[in-house]
Amino acid sequence: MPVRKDTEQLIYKDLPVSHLHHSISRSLLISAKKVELDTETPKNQKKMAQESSINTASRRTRILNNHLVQFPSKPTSCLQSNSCLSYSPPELTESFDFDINEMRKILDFHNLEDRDWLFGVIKQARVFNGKERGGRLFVSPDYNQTMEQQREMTMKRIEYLLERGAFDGWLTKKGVEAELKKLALLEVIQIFDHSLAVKIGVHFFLWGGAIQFMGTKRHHDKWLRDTETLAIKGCFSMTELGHGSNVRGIETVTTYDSKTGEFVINTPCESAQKYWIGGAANHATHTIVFSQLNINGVNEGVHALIAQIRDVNGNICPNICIADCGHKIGLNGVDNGRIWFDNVRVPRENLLNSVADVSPDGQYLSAIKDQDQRFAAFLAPLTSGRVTIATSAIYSAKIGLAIAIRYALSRRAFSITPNGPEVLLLDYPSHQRRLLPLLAKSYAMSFGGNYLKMMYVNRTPESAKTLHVVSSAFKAIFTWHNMRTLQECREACGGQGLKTENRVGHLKGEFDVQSTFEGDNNVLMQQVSKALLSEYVAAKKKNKPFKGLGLEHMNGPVPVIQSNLTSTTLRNSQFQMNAHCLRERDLLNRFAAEVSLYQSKGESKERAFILSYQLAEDLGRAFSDRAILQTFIDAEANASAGSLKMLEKGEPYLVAEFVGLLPLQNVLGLLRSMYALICLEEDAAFLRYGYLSTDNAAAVRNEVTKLCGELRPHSLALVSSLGIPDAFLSPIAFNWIDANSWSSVQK
Ligand SMILES: Cc1cc2nc3c(=O)[nH]c(=O)nc-3n(C[C@H](O)[C@H](O)[C@H](O)COP(=O)(O)OP(=O)(O)OC[C@H]3O[C@@H](n4cnc5c(N)ncnc54)[C@H](O)[C@@H]3O)c2cc1C
Repeated sequence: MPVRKDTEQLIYKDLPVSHLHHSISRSLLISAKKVELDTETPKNQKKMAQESSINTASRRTRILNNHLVQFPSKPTSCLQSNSCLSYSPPELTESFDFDINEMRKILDFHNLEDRDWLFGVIKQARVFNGKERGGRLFVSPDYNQTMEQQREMTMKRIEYLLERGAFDGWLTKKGVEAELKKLALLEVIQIFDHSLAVKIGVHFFLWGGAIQFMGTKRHHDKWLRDTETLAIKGCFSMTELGHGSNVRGIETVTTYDSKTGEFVINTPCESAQKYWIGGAANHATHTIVFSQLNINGVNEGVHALIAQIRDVNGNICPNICIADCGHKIGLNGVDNGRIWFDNVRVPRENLLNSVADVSPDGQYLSAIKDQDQRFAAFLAPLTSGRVTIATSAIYSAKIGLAIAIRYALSRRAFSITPNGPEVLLLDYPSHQRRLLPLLAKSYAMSFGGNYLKMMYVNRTPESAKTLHVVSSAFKAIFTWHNMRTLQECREACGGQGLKTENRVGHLKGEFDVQSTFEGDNNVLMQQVSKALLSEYVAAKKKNKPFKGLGLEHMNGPVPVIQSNLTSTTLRNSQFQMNAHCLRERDLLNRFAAEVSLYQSKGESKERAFILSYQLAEDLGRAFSDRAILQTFIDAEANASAGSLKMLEKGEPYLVAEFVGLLPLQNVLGLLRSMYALICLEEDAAFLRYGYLSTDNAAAVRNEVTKLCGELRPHSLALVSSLGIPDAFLSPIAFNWIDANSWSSVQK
């Protein structure tokens, strides 16, 4: 039976009445589905899916009326009469035509049990309700808390999770499994609260990651265990007031005193103060300091050292000044601070020396002679940051979409017939057009995120370049997508979207920072285009085929787009890939030509890049869209292969068709087409450079509208597959009338 069996049922127990309604509806759904499956042959179902959305609405109203008879009557209230609106759970009327548990597996991809365990741990902290340690810690955020209270709450939550073993092995266990588990648990934490995830991310991924990647055995032995147990609390001091994206320009200076065997760290001017350092304002005891390393009067470039900034009692160490960054538009559970170093002395061993070292007598030693390569090696810890930010952005978009779509499936506005029922928001084609392409994109980016994570955990020196480019591109594209999605979802929820308790609006403030931290999106996209260009130049120079970064498609013939695109062609994955490859290929050629033209006019290479920024931006997006589409096609193929394997193993009862469900590939195919076509529709480059004729562009637009109508019947199932337990959504996702009732005010 296609009902959701995950952590939901566990969490229902402690949900408010409005949520319980929802859980009851799920059991009713079973009988509702039985009736539907008995009376509707697959042929009929297909026909119904093709009905216009307004017809679908009236069909649903019919079903709704049938089932209202069976639905347990709502608590009566003196404020209610028969003519009043009543909440109807979307589960009563919406179809679950595919197996949502299987879909969730494809989306979440790894460590599902670990995820559910942590959802349960957080849920448990809610149940105790103040009676035990943990108390109301994980009750959804108290929005009236001051910044200081939010920070303390974040720290207590970390301690609570630590006690329950959530961080076991995060820094002391190695290998793919350990890394995937860590990534999965961080995603769960972020679904609950972004501040909590960022504070944990800074400690484990930035501070801990810097020690792991930039340090050597002496650092690992000394710091990793204490970091994992939070005996010490780390932060990561890279950004300065004067330099953020341009890390190479930082002004903090470190010199070496061979008489004492110590490094001396100094903030020479105000613009060199460390700025935005997560954890520095209140809790961090240690930091990684990035500074220019000046040895014997020679600047060896940016290096990183460990410095203690607070003692065990939380007092700020001598020669260190710390100030607060103050209240922010979001993320106030993270204590961002500023740090000044006044000739702070640290032992020579505190230099993170995987790339370069200084001997006791003060000689600079490095196997990497090239400063550029050395610098690149120093930025390695930021890769994990980009990976986690990219994937967490998609979970945030999923929360927004699950809430907005559930709301749109229970909220009605205006009737289109005299005395007729008001129309469900999601039955308005315009509402579908606002939300469903974003849902398809979120699915696509989930597959992209899974691909990125697998590349990250299986990284090798050979894959480092691709990892850098893909993580930069996906981090930028996913975080922009998240902000756009949240804004659309906020508006789609009308006034309710403004209520902080409904999460969507609040998430905007919490996640906004993602577009600029750990690599500003615009700067990252420039790096992507530069990397593509250098690949292009190298291949042309050597007269060799393209190899790497997915540019192999450039070796084949130029794809041709038919002059008259039919619906069948538009939904064909080969056509979709061809269109994406054509754009990327052409933009790369144009970008290379423009840079070269500027250079021929006497501009430097750097300035030629800067002047060609428009093509660089278009190219970065084209690369990302194409790479994401490829991961979608692969995920679809894996879903088919999974079904085939089951059949081969003689387990037809596990294959969707055999239990009256749609194979996942059918729904994935619709989503993939929506993703591919919306990318074509949204990028003016397709018309600007003539990859699509105006007629073909109109055909794309029509197809997007058709796809909206076809995805509409699956919308509840699609958001129920997103791996976000109901308890992590918000009141408007459920019985928003009860949640706002007079009796709820009195409680
Ligand atoms: C909440 C929060 C937490 C943070 N936590 C940490 C932390 O723990 N540790 C840490 O070290 N840092 C941290 N940061 C800093 C963060 O990484 C920087 O803000 C980020 O790197 C951007 O730097 P910036 O703010 O100086 O912006 P800038 O680099 O000054 O950029 C400003 C604008 O200029 C544009 N721009 C910059 N360069 C170019 C260019 N070459 N071409 C075109 N446009 C350009 C950018 O796109 C951007 O829009 C945090 C920041 C915030 C807000």
